[in-house]
Amino acid sequence: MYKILAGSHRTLLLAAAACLIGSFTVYANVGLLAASAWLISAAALHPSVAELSVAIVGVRFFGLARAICRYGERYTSHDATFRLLADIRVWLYTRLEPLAPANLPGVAKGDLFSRLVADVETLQFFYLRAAFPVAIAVVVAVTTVGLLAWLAPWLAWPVAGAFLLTGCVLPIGISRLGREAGQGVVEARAKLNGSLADSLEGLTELAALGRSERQAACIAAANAELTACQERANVVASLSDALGTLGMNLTVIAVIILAGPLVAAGQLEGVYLAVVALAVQASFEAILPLPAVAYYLQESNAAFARIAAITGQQPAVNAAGIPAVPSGPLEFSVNRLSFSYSPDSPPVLSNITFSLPPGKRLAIVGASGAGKSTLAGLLLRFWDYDRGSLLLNGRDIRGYEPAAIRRAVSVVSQDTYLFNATIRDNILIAKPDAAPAELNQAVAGAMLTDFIERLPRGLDTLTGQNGLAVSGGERQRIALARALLKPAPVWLLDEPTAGLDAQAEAVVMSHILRSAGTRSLVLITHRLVGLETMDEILVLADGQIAEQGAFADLLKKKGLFYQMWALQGDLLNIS
Ligand SMILES: Nc1ncnc2c1ncn2[C@@H]1O[C@H](COP(=O)(O)OP(=O)(O)OP(=O)(O)O)[C@@H](O)[C@H]1O
Repeated sequence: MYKILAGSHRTLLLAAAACLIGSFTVYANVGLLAASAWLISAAALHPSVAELSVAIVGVRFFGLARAICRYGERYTSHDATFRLLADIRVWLYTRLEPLAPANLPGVAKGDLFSRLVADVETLQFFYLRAAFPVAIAVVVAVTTVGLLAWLAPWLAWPVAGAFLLTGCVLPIGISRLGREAGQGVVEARAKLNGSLADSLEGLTELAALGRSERQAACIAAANAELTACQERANVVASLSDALGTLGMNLTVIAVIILAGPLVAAGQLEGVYLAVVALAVQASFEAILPLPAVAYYLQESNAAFARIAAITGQQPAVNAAGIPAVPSGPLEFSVNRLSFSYSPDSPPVLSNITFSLPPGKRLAIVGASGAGKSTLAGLLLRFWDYDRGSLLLNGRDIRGYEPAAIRRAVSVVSQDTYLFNATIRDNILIAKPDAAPAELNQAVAGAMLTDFIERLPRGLDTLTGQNGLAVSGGERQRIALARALLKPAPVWLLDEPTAGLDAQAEAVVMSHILRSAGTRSLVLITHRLVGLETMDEILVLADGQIAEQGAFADLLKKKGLFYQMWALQGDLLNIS
């Protein structure tokens, strides 16, 4: 994390350039005020215009140089910062990916967005309002005091003391005062973002349940909390500004008081009194941002801690392993497999044994909560099993990189996500270079052809955020088309016909079975439709295999599967 915060060589070079140009900006200000002070003081003595011309040129030069340097400093410092933020966002996403889905259920989606967007954004204060100002202040303070020690030693120590007081002691005080405010702003902002994201996601449910007003009140409360924190933070920021300016003005007064006797004694020319006072005042331009640095450090620290809390997590599965599964047919062998989601919870699966050689069609059925999707998650290495064995082509599945396994398996999950893109793009995610004929075949296989032909924009119709612009059944069929398109030797379909009417379900199922060809198929389903053609059916109950066998054998047994089948038949007849 610290490495990514430091940035690449290019951003470090940009940052160094920003600090250098920032220091030149302050020097240009010192030069401008010193030359102006000399010009005004000297002009009061009515010298010839020729005597003033050098100072006039100096004023012009420093005025222009200051404007150009300020622009350059702002440009390079923001460029370096935004490049760093972009790197941090990409890095954060790559750290998040291996955590899904096992590590993320405990983190609300809105909170995750807040960490990815608002917290990363807050880190810009670390660079723009803390790191760069401190670096510029150090460069300017050291060179100014060094120059004074050479030119006017009587001034060096008082100015160094003033710099230390305003640039170090005051920020420490402000940091104590602003600690809670900085953290409070970050936390309150995350809370507000979380409840806004939650409300937007659940807009329909809130309206249907008549809870919109209550949710609006929650958002208003989170907003009020953020405003209160920001007000406290503003008080601290204003106080730090005021005290910084006070420190600067007191230093200028002290310089005039110290220089007065020197002028009276003839050791310092009168015209230089204003020059010295204004030059010291101008050099404070580098010191004045320092009191606020402490506050911004606290805010960015809080954001940093929230990001580190996520990125510091160990993925549930070790991502190391062979980066590719063998091309060609795959075989899963599961033997006495047991798994629980956490060490202190009871096993969700116990003693599961089955095999999935190439081309086998396996159905997994069972009541809700029996452990069907968990078993699918273990085959995809979302989690690692506890006991027993799970082999892929004879090798422990834990020896493969999780991404390699997922590339080899085509999945329809229960909670399919559709991106806010066209139907075409949502399907082509599975195989971006698919030929139009392949795409049409997948569309037909998922029984989407009629639906798409009725749409004025056909495949180019937008599905909306998470498929909100299509029905639940259509969304599931788009997901199925996506899975059918993916060139993978294993199909793992978790409720692929959810949301379809009985007739459509029968057609889609028969197409799936036909087009599976030589691929292995794992079909997880509640609806016992089309199971006659499956090679084996696992009937799960409370995480264990209650029955296992072919459709006809299970019916003959008149056990749990027969009861489920009979009950479903009765229900279908009634309906
Ligand atoms: N991420 C998780 N953390 C802890 N427990 C979980 C998690 N996911 C599922 N469970 C629990 O594991 C058990 C099995 O869940 P699973 O989703 O595998 O059942 P299922 O048979 O697929 O159910 P359904 O048919 O309703 O989808 C349930 O008791 C569930 O509450």
